[in-house]
Amino acid sequence: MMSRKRTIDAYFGIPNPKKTRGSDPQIRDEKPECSANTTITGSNVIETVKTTSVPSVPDGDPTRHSTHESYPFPIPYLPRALEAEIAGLPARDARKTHIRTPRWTTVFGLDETARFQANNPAISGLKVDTMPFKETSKGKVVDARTGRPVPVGQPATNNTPGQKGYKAIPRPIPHCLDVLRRSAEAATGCSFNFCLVNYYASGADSISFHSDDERFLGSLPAIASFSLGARRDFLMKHKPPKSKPGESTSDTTPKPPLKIPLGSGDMVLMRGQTQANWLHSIPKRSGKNELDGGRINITFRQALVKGGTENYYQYNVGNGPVYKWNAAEMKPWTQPPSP
Ligand SMILES: O=C(O)CCC(=O)C(=O)O
Ligand SMILES: [Fe+2]
Repeated sequence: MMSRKRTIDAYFGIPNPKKTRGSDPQIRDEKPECSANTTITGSNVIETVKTTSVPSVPDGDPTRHSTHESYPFPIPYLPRALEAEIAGLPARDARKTHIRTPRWTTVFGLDETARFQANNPAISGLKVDTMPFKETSKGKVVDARTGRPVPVGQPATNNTPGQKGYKAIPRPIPHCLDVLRRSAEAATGCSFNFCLVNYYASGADSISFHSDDERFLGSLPAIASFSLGARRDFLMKHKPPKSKPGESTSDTTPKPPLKIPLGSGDMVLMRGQTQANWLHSIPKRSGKNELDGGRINITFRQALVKGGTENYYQYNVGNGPVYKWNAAEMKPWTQPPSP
């Protein structure tokens, strides 16, 4: 059994009654009028602004300059019920597959070529608890252009000519995350159709240096990344410059990574050339910080083609066992039978 300090509940549970407004930027019991259908605007920001400008790179090439922004987002004002729903998302345990960078992952959404059938009572307004996790969404995914049904959950060889389907079983973004998606779109002016969720149960969980530069996101992807729970460092370092044939790169001393501590409610927007030129990571925390508690990371992205949907479901859901947060720890979870 995990100690209370290690759990998400320690962050989303009863706040310390001694704290008063203004004394702590993360007080969670004070919410303005805000319901699931309210558009959350940036006016309720209570965290301090942290804008980090990315310095020019050593070679001075302006095309290698990239943009990311880190600024507060009013997650602290998300209704508590929605936080609980987000914390209760079924997730795949990525520990077994990413031993060096363990964390829990899950994903929702569909690329631009298709959409979930509108006004389908079976999928609209789904609560996370009734969300089909592995069950097929057959008949519920349609081509974005023609509106014709797109097959899901079957090998590509079974597709009829001219009707390219999915091996994956895409799932609509649950309501609680869709509220956040829409407010992220309003705040950034970007469009998002995918939501990836990472859960770092403690400081021992991490994600290693990588860039989200998959071709299915297009050449200049925008990624809005939200933090809930424990404060963790977000590190960014420049990709090594590509050397031209016969040229040595040994004289370029790597700079230390940029460190952006992300607290609960912060949003980082990465865009422009960021994925092309920079790597990012959440390193493990050691010593006393290892037990700082759980952190949920939610990223919104826009996948342009079917390959994005296949890739995201394969790597973030896969076919392994499914776990769900239950009071104090992740427990194996099975899909409730359909009514
Ligand atoms: O947890 C984070 O802040 C980063 C997650 C991330 O980089 C990813 O999911 O690609
Ligand atoms: Fe990433």
